Amino acid sequence: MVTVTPAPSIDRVYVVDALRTGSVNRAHRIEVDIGGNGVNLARDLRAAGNDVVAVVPLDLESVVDLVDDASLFRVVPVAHRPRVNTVIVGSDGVTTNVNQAATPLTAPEWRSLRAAAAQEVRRLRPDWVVVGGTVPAGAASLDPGPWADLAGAGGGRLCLDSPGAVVAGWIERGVVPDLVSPNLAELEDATGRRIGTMGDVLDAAARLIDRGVGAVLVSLGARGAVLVDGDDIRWARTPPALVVNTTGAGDAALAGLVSRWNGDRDGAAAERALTDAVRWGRAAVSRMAPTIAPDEVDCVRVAIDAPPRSLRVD
Ligand SMILES: Nc1ncnc2c1ncn2[C@@H]1O[C@H](COP(=O)(O)OP(=O)(O)O)[C@@H](O)[C@H]1O
Ligand SMILES: O=P(O)(O)OC[C@H]1O[C@](O)(COP(=O)(O)O)[C@@H](O)[C@@H]1O
Repeated sequence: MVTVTPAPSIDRVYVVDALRTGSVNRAHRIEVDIGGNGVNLARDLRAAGNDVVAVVPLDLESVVDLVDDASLFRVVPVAHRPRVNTVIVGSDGVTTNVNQAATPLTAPEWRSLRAAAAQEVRRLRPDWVVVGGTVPAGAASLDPGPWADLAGAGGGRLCLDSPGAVVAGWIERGVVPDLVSPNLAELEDATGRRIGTMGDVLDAAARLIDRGVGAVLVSLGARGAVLVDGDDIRWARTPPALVVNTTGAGDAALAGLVSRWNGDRDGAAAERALTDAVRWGRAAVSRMAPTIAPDEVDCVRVAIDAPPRSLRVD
């Protein structure tokens, strides 16, 4: 697997009793790590024994203390320091995120990122190339064209795990991913539709499929996840977890899916992969660190059903 994270972050997690807005909050624990969707995804995949590299534009010097496994990263040097994303976690698991805007990459930095990613794709020939997270503003980043054929060059598929506006922008410009993995807010942003019920989820996902997207994994928090793969629709649920920190849960769910499924129209494989997706997502919310340890993924019962359209999901 190859992941590309155009705007990696330093994630600073503050653990408080309960977040009180407009007042002084005291953190009794602080965790700092390198974050960003493709980075978390790569860590989860590596921990589960997959061959994976995370391609990141990074000023390595400013994060050197945080890199515990340098072999996970293919670093493209850039001049700016990484953004800092703040995560505030209450003892009830309620998680609040404040994500810093990403610094634009220069045109040469974008070219270097694309070239490094292409090199890793030729080396690993991965089933999936996942572009993850925010894409920084700026003229060079508005053009997804150079990313269109990246995965195909290695015989694999392209997954875009980014905010809804980025997904909509890429599709608008003709770069249609084989897989997208929005949560509800991202699905609303990607389609411009307000989502209240499972029926709205299915209609929004169908809209993306109609525009050429191969498959849509919609994560629904404690309600599990729906995988729409062409005409096949599956909804998977686990028993609810005791939530510690939800940051990285979506990344874990996607990692579970792509580690077991190469995107082929194979219902049994898709179902096994979706089962892993909800187990990995559940494991992620159950721990403080944003990435999972595979031995913490419980073989909990997973129910797979046709999703009821009337179920409220908001
Ligand atoms: N409270 C929970 N109990 C069990 N599983 C959960 C819970 N919250 C999230 N998950 C799992 O993690 C996945 C991703 O979580 P979600 O919050 O939807 O993603 P995101 O981090 O992208 O917003 C879900 O699809 C689900 O499988
Ligand atoms: O690129 P964005 O959209 O600002 O999100 C970045 C943040 O998302 C994360 O990758 C977590 O993502 P999820 O909670 O959606 O799985 C953090 O590590 C990071 O701070």
